[in-house]
Amino acid sequence: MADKIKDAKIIFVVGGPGSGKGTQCEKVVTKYGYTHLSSGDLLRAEVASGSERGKQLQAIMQKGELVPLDTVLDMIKDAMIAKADVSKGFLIDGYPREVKQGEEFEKKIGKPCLLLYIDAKAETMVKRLMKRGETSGRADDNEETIKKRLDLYYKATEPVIAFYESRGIVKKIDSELPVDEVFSQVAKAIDAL
Ligand SMILES: Nc1ncnc2c1ncn2[C@@H]1O[C@H](COP(=O)(O)OP(=O)(O)O)[C@@H](O)[C@H]1O
Ligand SMILES: Nc1ncnc2c1ncn2[C@H]1C[C@H](O)[C@@H](COP(=O)(O)OP(=O)(O)O)O1
Ligand SMILES: [Mg+2]
Repeated sequence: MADKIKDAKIIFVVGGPGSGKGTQCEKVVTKYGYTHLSSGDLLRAEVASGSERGKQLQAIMQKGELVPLDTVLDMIKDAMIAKADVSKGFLIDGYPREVKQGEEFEKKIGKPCLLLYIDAKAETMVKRLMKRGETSGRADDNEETIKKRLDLYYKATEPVIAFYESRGIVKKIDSELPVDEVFSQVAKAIDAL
């Protein structure tokens, strides 16, 4: 399977909750035709299916915690295989959330050529998530869970950025700006590949 996708570009999209990962990925899909795989969306689809596994995942996500690594990696891998023949690039959004996830991904799937680090201030992320929570229906877009997700982001996910910085593939994107201005930075990074 790793063979099948070996020619496709793999881009990790990393940033705090509410930093704008999903928003930017949608725009990349429109402009570049890449395949967008959000670990959170894949997990929410499993929850929506009503399966026993979905129920367990829902309980974890509602608390703002990370689901087990194998579960999320298997889901991403299956989704990549399903698109392998038609995809020239993959946006892996919301993964890796800890260094170990990155290491396992590389063992089982392949190496990323770029990490887009979507950077916004904590205050900005909270504000955006509270606003998103008015309409998202997401069980984790509430004040208490947002705080836990932010804490976990700084503790577990920020080290991911340092890990890939040493490899020289990190592009830091200033996500405090309006969506289109954020996207011009993203597009520049992708055009340089
Ligand atoms: N550059 C931006 N400026 C203002 N609001 C933004 C910007 N990027 C995203 N948002 C808003 O912030 C919220 C979170 O964005 P989203 O893309 O869902 O983030 P993530 O996937 O990183 O959690 C959404 O409601 C989105 O519309
Ligand atoms: N790579 C991953 N490993 C473990 N849990 C994950 C995960 N990606 C998502 N989750 C779980 C825990 C998250 O708090 C929840 C929502 O994730 P998300 O939709 O990516 O959030 P956001 O886009 O707001 O950053 O799903
Ligand atoms: Mg998202």
